[in-house]
Amino acid sequence: MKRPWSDTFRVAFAGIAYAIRTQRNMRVHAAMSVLALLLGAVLQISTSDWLWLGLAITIVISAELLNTAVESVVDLVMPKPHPLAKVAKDTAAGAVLVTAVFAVIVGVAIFFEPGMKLLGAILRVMHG
Ligand SMILES: Nc1ncnc2c1ncn2[C@@H]1O[C@H](COP(=O)(O)OP(=O)(O)OP(=O)(O)O)[C@@H](O)[C@H]1O
Repeated sequence: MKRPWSDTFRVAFAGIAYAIRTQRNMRVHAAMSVLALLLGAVLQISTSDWLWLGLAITIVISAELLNTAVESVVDLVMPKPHPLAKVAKDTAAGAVLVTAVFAVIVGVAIFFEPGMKLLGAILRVMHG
């Protein structure tokens, strides 16, 4: 018998919850994502900027989830040190790094100009 849809979502959310609970990097990425979303709302970024931001957040979180999956499988099948276990974990970590660099570039491209304008406006108000 096929699993009901509710089960599919339940296990997927359980995986996301596990990663947030156990992976410090995942919590950092999640916090940065929430911050970027709030900043996007405050600065009223354009629709295309929302799409770039959404893409950046999606690939970083997905990479981190896959990294957690790779780490878990490696620990399951090869708890002892092994060169291939190292390759698997290091390349998975590399994937997260690549996506995080992309996210930083997207963040700077979207927020630098409006962020500077907002800062200027705040400073002008503070100094009369
Ligand atoms: N079984 C293993 N054999 C060889 N090297 C390993 C093995 N397990 C871990 N390593 C090395 O240690 C590094 C850290 O591994 P670890 O399992 O602590 O992952 P991590 O990247 O620190 O993730 P976490 O966020 O869970 O701390 C790996 O990137 C790899 O270089």
